[in-house]
Amino acid sequence: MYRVLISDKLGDDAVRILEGRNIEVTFDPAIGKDPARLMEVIGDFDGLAIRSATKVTADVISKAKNLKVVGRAGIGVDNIDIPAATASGIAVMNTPFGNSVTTAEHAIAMMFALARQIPQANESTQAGKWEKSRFMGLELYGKTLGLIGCGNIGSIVADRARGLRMKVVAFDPYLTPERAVELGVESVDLETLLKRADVITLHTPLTDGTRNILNDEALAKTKKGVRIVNCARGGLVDEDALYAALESGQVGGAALDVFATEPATEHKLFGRDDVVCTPHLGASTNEAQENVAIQIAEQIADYLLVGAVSNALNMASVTAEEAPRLKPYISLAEHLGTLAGQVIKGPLTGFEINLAGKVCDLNAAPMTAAALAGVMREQLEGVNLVNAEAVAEERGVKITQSTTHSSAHFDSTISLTVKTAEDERTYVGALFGGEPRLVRVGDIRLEGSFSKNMLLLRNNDKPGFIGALGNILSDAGINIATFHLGRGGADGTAIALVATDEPVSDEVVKKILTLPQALSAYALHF
Ligand SMILES: NC(=O)c1ccc[n+]([C@@H]2O[C@H](COP(=O)([O-])OP(=O)(O)OC[C@H]3O[C@@H](n4cnc5c(N)ncnc54)[C@H](O)[C@@H]3O)[C@@H](O)[C@H]2O)c1
Ligand SMILES: O=C(O)[C@H](O)COP(=O)(O)O
Repeated sequence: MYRVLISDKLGDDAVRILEGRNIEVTFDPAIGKDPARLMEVIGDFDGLAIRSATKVTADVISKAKNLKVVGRAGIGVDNIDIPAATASGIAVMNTPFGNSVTTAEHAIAMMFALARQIPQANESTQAGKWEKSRFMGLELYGKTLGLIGCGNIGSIVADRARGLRMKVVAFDPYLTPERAVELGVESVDLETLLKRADVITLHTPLTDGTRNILNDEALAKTKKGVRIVNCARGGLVDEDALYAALESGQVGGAALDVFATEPATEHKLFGRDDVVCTPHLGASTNEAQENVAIQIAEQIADYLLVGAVSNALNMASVTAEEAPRLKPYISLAEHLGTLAGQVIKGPLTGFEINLAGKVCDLNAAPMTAAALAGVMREQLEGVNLVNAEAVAEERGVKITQSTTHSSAHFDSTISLTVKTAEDERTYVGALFGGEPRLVRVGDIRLEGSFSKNMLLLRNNDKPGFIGALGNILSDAGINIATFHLGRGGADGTAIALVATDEPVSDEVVKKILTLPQALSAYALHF
């Protein structure tokens, strides 16, 4: 039974869905706030469901020996060390749309709060002061809103702002002209946005490219008195620079839902009349929390139970519908890779995978990843479907994928060619009754299933080899389970694929290689 830890406050639906799918759940939001405790317990879990409080650091991942998936019930994944997760073969998923409307609404609410000083006016009124002349606001109608980041949330903010009859200018390097027209926003560079915006709102992830995007220099280029709204991530706005700009009046006010360090319980920006703060509430509505809890629970369960992958940051998607159809082909690809990995000597330099026949209609990425993982696992520990391509790329392996829509003798085949500095080998496999079969080695056709212990032999196609091989195995107390032969190699060689009940030792392999017909012999395990 799989075990999932929910270490942040998540909607009850998450527990209901996971338990309903026969997954054992530990729901303890205190763990997310206690890194030492998280490190202590994480080794017991196959899945981890989090929000922003849990920090999934490289240290946590190093202790997560059974962890297969981290599911972020929300959007931002800057609290997860994705390279470390990938290196450990852990899938990382989020729910990219579940809280976007809610967060966009919070940004609009913060813009109004700032424009009309609602929190300050509320406090003063409830204190019995009736300070009507103190709170002179800013009308948003006709003003220019500058969006930094125009993805899911930015687009919704743009739509709502246009409803308020604001002009919207957006800076987003990935915003296409067509999309800008569709959204009714003017796509501009950052300088132009800073110069023209009356209100700036940020909606980008926190990355090396966006960190401190509003720094001293940028703030100096804004319209005097500009209002700034940040409902994306602390760290996008340099907080010291913002403080100085508020002091000087360059910035007229700031509404912040997020902070460089969270929880932010003390801050130099607190207690100011020109600053409105909320404690990272962007996604905090019942609707958004229900959405993200349901989505992440289903994604985690689908991944663990069916192999379906949705919204993963570090691997290709596989739908729940295609997962059962893909599974046997993934297994075939992995078997071919495992075979190739045990035969090649020296580091892998090139990897080619060809899908032929009906298998072409399926998602190729997981098969490529499985075959690559199979090959590299024989040389490197811990390579799996999640990290195989990253590991291969890191090592400069040239990966080539191709498809051929017809397959000569089979419904579908997967062909794998692996290259090293010295060697190039091709193995072709097909499914038979849903089980992987090896159907070609180089240019020699055969038909053999994979089993735990095997021998792959190449020999000159001359009499006496099979008998002598049988004698060597029998002398070593090894029982032959199945024996598949292929012949007709251009060089007059033949192939034998032998399944044995016992593993074949190096010593026995050496003896086989003393036979005059023997050209190569590999003891394989699957
Ligand atoms: N306050 C909250 O509770 C809350 C809730 C949800 C999301 N968020 C934050 O909001 C962010 C945005 O969410 P989203 O769903 O819109 O993400 P998204 O990926 O749909 O959009 C992000 C946009 O930022 C753009 N971008 C990337 N680098 C940029 C750069 N250097 N300059 C300008 N634009 C750049 C991207 O092209 C993309 O269009 C998330 O990353 C998350 O950190 C916060
Ligand atoms: O990125 C997100 O989805 C938001 O920052 C929400 O974070 P939370 O789930 O901790 O509220």
